[in-house]
Parts: sequence; structure tokens; C-alpha cells
Amino acid sequence: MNYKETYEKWLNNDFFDEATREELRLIRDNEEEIEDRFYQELAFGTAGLRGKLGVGTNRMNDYTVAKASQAFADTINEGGDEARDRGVTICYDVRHKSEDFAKIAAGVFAANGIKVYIYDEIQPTPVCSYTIRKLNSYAGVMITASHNPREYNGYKAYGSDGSQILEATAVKIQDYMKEYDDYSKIKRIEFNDGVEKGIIKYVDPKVIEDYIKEVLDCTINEDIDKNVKIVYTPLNGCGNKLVRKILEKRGFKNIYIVEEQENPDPDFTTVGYPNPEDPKAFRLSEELGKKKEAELLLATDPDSDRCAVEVRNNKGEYEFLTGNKIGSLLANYILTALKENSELPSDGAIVKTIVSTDLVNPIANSFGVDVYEVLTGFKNIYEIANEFERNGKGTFIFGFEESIGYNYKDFVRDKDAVNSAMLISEMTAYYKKKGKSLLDVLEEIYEKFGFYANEVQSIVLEGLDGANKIKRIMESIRTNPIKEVCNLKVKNIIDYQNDKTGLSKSNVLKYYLEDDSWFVLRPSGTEPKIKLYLNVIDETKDKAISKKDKIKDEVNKIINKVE
Ligand SMILES: O=P([O-])(O)O[C@H]1O[C@H](COP(=O)(O)O)[C@@H](O)[C@H](O)[C@H]1O
Ligand SMILES: [Mg+2]
Repeated sequence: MNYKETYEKWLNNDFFDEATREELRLIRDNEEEIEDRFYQELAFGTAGLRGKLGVGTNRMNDYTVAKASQAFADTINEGGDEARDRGVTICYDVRHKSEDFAKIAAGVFAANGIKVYIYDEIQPTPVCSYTIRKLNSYAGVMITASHNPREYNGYKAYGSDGSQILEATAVKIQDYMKEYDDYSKIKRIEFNDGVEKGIIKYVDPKVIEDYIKEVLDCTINEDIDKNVKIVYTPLNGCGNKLVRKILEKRGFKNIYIVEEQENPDPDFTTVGYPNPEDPKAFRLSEELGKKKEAELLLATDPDSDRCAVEVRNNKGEYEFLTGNKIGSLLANYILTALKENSELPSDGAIVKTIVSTDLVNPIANSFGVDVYEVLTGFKNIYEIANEFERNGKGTFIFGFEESIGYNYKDFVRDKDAVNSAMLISEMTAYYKKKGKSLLDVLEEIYEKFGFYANEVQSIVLEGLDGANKIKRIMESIRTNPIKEVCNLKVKNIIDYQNDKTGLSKSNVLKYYLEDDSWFVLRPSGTEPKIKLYLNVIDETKDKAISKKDKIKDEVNKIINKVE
């Protein structure tokens, strides 16, 4: 069926509610809009389903959420009575429709005989992962579009191990989805009926208390300067309650919250694009920071799994620290402390993605700790912890990725901005006591382990046209491989789609240059973007940065030539 036929089918089927059909009538003459809404079904990407809110098969709405939930329910039902009884944990964030979608999903699972555990308020993504493990749930769902713009929502799906589902399960769910083109086949009861029947239950708030204890147990050093001044913003998302509680419980004396961004706001009015990977998200934090002379600014994204950092430099200005820098600092901090406290496991591992900085390799190796590399996505990072658990060997210490995601230990199996905010604050306070800032420590790390310059550049290409352009860029570089960049010969090309890498197949190209620098091109799996990642090494910091900029420019020229 082509997009126009699907559109007509929705328009003329009185199964769909009047508001839905009215929205479709209004776009009758807008061919482009019809195509964008119906040319495909939402599909599982890096972190579940993600799409714009609105009517259509390529949109997040009551029907597509119900369909995905029915297909997920079918997958769970393959596990029989045990799976149904262990049930599904459901959480949701602050976005438009998040709570509604959570309740629709709950109604679908319940109608399929699957128990549901749901919170009566917004929760961060890491709490979803934690609760699945704590309640021994068979699966989980987090309704969120993370840091995407306000027009988006999404559906993160989890397995019983508390990490997001891998491709094999996503494919299974998508196969089941094909059986529900007729939406009336989806089983669903009203949320309140499910609560009355007792098949949908609210999670005991004690679980949150246990989570807080576990996070506090991640404390590494107590001998720290708790007077360090910290500004925190939840960016109107889910981080507010838990991050503040944790920082208070750790005894930090000077925590300042950006008031305008304290309470939930699904429009993210005060920030616009609520992605703290973009330093613009720190505008209000910087203002408050300057007033309070704060040393550290922390921002968590709307579902509070990403944590961004700015640090005050000698001139009193704030410097953004990328995910690669924070990942390296945390790895160095954690490993140093574990070694000093004689707690470093002999089979310990650090896990990062293939697009994250290599600086962590010499750091980890100096402690005799292995670094594992996986494809983009925290689901892949925690698959290593799951494997360790299945095989009974290996200890997951720390995982991170360049997109400001980190986590220590494995009681939460997704990135955790609550735990990260605590550890970054602790690390800052620890070095403050020694008279150093995070910037000083970073310089020491470079001196000791080498000068690495990293960058991630995103090119936004929206809609079907954008998606096609991204395809053409990847195809063009596959068919005409780059041979040399900035007088550096290409030493090796890894095509994760076609080469045998030991990892799942993925649309990613990694270019290694003769000096061991590399760059990677891949389409984002959560946003309409193609990303260029760079990891460049040289003898000094300045040389590394300038070489990285030159390589970036040259690769951009190649990309821009693609029609
Ligand atoms: O968006 P979040 O915070 O859920 O984060 C998700 O998306 C990020 C960006 O992925 P992509 O480059 O494919 O857009 C991934 O790095 C991350 O592991 C994943 O959990
Ligand atoms: Mg997020």
C-alpha cells in the first residue's frame, strides 16, 4: 500500500476517532505532509521508537503507541505465564502525551493478560531500568523522546535485564506489528479498569528509596570539599527531584537550581531545544552561575539520562566539557580511586562506543583494565554487562559515550544522569580539595596519555527528502571511498554494514588515517541527522585541535559535493 492509500484508509475508517480524522481532513491538499506522515511506520532505532506527535503511521499517537504495545505484548506472551506474571514496568517523562501514552500502553498489556507496574508521577529513564530489575519485571517501557525538540515523543523498550532491547527483539516486535494494520485487532482496556481489576498496579515508592540508596552507595571518595558551588538545571524535565535529593544527601552545601527550569514544561519554553549537548542549553545556568560564582554547572536532559557539564575557568567564564572529556575524566577518577582503595576488580571493564574518544584506552590500560567497544547506543554498552552476568565472569565498572551519557556500576542498565550528576559533583569537590579544577585535571590527563581532539558534528536533514539525502551521502562515500585527507593516507576503512567486525551490522563508516586518527560517518537513529565524529591525535593540544578542524573541513567538502 502506498502512502496515499494508507492516508485514505485512516481518513475513511470510522475506527479512528473524530479528532484524528479531522486532523487528516485538514491536510488533504498538502501532499508533502501526507507523504511524510504515511510513507513509513515508525521503526525501532538507537533508542526505541521516536517521532513527531500527530496523526499518521510515521507519527507518535494513540494508535501507533497501541500498535507497538500490542506487538511488544505478543513478544512477551511468547514467554508464557511466567512472563505475564512478571509483567511490564512503565515510566513516562514530562512531554506532551507522555502520561497518556503510558496509560494506553498499560491498557494494551493488561488486555493481553500482562501485569503492569506504573508510577503515579514522572520518572527519569534510569529509574525505569532500575525498577525493571528491582521488581523482576519481564520487560519495560519508558515513554520519552529524550532531548529531541518538543514536537517529538518516543517509546524506549526494555528487556528483563533492565537494558533496552537489542535488534533481534526489535525485529520481532516489528514483525508482529505487521499483523495489526487493522487497528481494531489490538486488544486494549481502559487504564482505570485495569487498575480496578488489579492487573495494573502503582509501584511502591519504596523502590525509589532503594534506588537512592544504591546511587549513594556509588560514592567513591568522602574526603571532598563540600563547599563547592554547583548550579543545576533539570531543563524542565524529570531530573529535578532525584538529582537534588542525591546532591543534598551527599551533603553538598551550595546547590543552586535554575528556578525557571525547575518545574516540568513539555514546551521547554525556557530552553527551546532541550539538548544539553548543545551549550546553548546552559544560558540561564551561566547567568545564575556568574551571580553565585559557581565552579560547576550541571544540566540533565528531559528524561534525565544524559548529563552535561560546564566548568568555570581562570577568567571566570564557563567552558563546556564534551561527553568525551567527561567520560575520560570519570574513567580516570573512578579507576584511580578504586586502585587506591584496593577495590579494582581483576576482571574489570570499561565500555564505550566506536564513535567515542580513544583517550580512555591508554587511561584504562594503565590500570590493567580492558576497554570494550560497541555500536552506538547504551543498550549495546550494557549488553556487555548482561553478557558478564550470563557467563559469570567480567565486572562492568563504567560505560560512557560521546553523547554525554555515562554510568557507573550495573544496578541501572542504561545511562543515568542522577548517578552521573553525583559522581561529577564528587569528582569536582575531590579535586577542589586538592586545589585543582576539572580543566587542570584534563590537562594532566592529556600530558600523561596523549593529546586527543574529538568532535561530533551533526548535519540536520529533515523529512523524506532529508532521509534520502542521508542515504545518498552514505552511498556516495561507500562507492567512492576517500583515499587521503589533509595529506594523511587512509590506512583502513571499516564498513560496519558489510565488513565482519564481530558487531551487529550497522550503517556506519569508520576511516582510520595513517597517524591513527579516525573519523566516522553515520546517520542518527533518533533524529533526522547525519553525524560526523572525529578523533584526532597529535603532539600538542593545539596541533591536535587544528588538525581535527582541517580534517573536518575536508570531509565536509566531500559531503557537500553529494547532490
Ligand atoms: O536520546 P537518548 O538520550 O535516549 O540516547 C539515545 O540516543 C543517543 C544518540 O543516538 P543517535 O546518534 O543514533 O541519534 C545514543 O547515543 C544513546 O546511546 C541512546 O540511548
Ligand atoms: Mg535522554
